[in-house]
Amino acid sequence: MGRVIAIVNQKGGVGKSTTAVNLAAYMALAGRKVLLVDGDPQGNATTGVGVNKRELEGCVYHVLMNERPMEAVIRATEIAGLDLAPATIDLAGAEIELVSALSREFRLKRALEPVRSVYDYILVDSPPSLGLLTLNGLAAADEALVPIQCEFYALEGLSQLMRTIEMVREHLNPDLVVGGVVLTMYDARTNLSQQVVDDVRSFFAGKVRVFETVIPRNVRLTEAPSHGKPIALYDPGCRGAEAYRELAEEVMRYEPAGARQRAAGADS
Ligand SMILES: Nc1ncnc2c1ncn2[C@@H]1O[C@H](COP(=O)(O)OP(=O)(O)OP(=O)(O)O)[C@@H](O)[C@H]1O
Repeated sequence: MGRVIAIVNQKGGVGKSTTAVNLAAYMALAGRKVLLVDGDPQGNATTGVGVNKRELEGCVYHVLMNERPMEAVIRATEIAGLDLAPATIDLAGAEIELVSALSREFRLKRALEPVRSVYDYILVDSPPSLGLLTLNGLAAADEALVPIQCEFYALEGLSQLMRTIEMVREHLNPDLVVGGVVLTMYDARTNLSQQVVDDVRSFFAGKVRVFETVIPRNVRLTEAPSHGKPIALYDPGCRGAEAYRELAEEVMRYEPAGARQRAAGADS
């Protein structure tokens, strides 16, 4: 059964899509079968793996609206073993159209059920909000992975995010765990970046895992999406690539207890 990881943070521009794309790419390059679900109407994860949004006939919007099965929108990517469930701006409509729909928070979870056994990992990118799209990701997930940008307001909003995850656990998905926090856009030249790393580690100490791997600010990571390539294909030797490869190894090595129990239950 594929381990479902929702990449969430209601703050914009913290590196959710960059993390989703590059983690998924390195997991696939390590021989795993991976599905990247673009749950953000901006479609940055879709563009980031080289899929042209204008050529798409169906996307995650149609899946959430029960118009198409997940299998019908999944596409292969340039990396063997990495598939994509794409998003276009249409997905923005789902946030509104689902408000009065039945089982509105469980649409993604249900849609993933027939394909879960095909994949080792299913990574869900989320929009910068705590609306229905993010809730669908969290309700479907075994674990949440939270990217945090090394900048001045890094800790702002984190308590609210943790409360939301707790609420999802109580009402929608009792098995959900916070798989980990990943620090992004670290700039070794500034004291501020190191200060944020220290603050975030002490904020979560003893409660939530903060991954050892810290993602550096690296211009090659910014350039890669405009070429429609994960960093592993665009510039595999750069520091950003090295960091995401290490992060993928760390995530694959570490499996939170909740996720393990749930997978075992499903297999038995
Ligand atoms: N480590 C990094 N170094 C340099 N640039 C980065 C890094 N990570 C992300 N970026 C750039 O920062 C911007 C925001 O990143 P990204 O789109 O991954 O964030 P996001 O949290 O998904 O954003 P949104 O909330 O809008 O969906 C993008 O232009 C991306 O290329």
